[in-house]
Amino acid sequence: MKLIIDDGNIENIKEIYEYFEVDGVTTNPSILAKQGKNPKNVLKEIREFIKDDELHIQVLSNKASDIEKEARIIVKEFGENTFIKIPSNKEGFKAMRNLVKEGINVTATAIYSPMQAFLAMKAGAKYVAPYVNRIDNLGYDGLYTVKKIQNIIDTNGFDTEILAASFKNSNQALSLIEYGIGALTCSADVIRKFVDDRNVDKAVDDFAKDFEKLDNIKKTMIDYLS
Ligand SMILES: O=P(O)(O)OC[C@H]1O[C@](O)(CO)[C@@H](O)[C@@H]1O
Repeated sequence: MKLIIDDGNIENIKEIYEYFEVDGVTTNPSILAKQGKNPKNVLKEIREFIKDDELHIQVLSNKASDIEKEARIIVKEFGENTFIKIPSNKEGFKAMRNLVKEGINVTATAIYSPMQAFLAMKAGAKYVAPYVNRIDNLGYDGLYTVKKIQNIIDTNGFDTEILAASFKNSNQALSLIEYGIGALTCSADVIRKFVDDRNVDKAVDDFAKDFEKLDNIKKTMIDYLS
């Protein structure tokens, strides 16, 4: 199962890469706009840092032919392991089908229902990205929706994987990790909260204090073993 960073801030991305085993970066227009810089430079910096890992970039056009043009230019600029995020609506499905035929990696995004995901799978998308928290906010069940999509993949033998998105807490993520899907994308903030260091630090501190009672000069096992 892949873990992807849903962020456009290079410092956040560097920090998460330093400490955790992650598989790439997703962005969307809102994330890029938040950086307040030319999106090309933001994405270039991310691509240079993550090397050949997955980078997901969303198109802004609405018509299929324009989406296709935009997608080709994005792939040319940011390389092969770039996934073109395309909204899962009628124009989007049309563009997906054509781009997949050209060998372009497609991530079908803005998924709120299993039927959208099914149509994206039929169009050949590599990933479908259901919005867990946004579905919850509508009064539906985001986790149930993702599980239903995974069942569609399994029972029909589609090659598409789920890239579950829009998480606000660890519990939402954990349910899907336990269920087993293709990938999760979470902001640096949500990933940081996967582990609450304060409890761990307290436990580690207590061990060190107990050990010091043995001899307050010798601090680590190296002092005893060398
Ligand atoms: O509800 P949010 O946190 O804006 O999430 C929407 C999500 O969809 C995506 O666009 C799908 O990849 C992510 O970049 C983003 O996390």
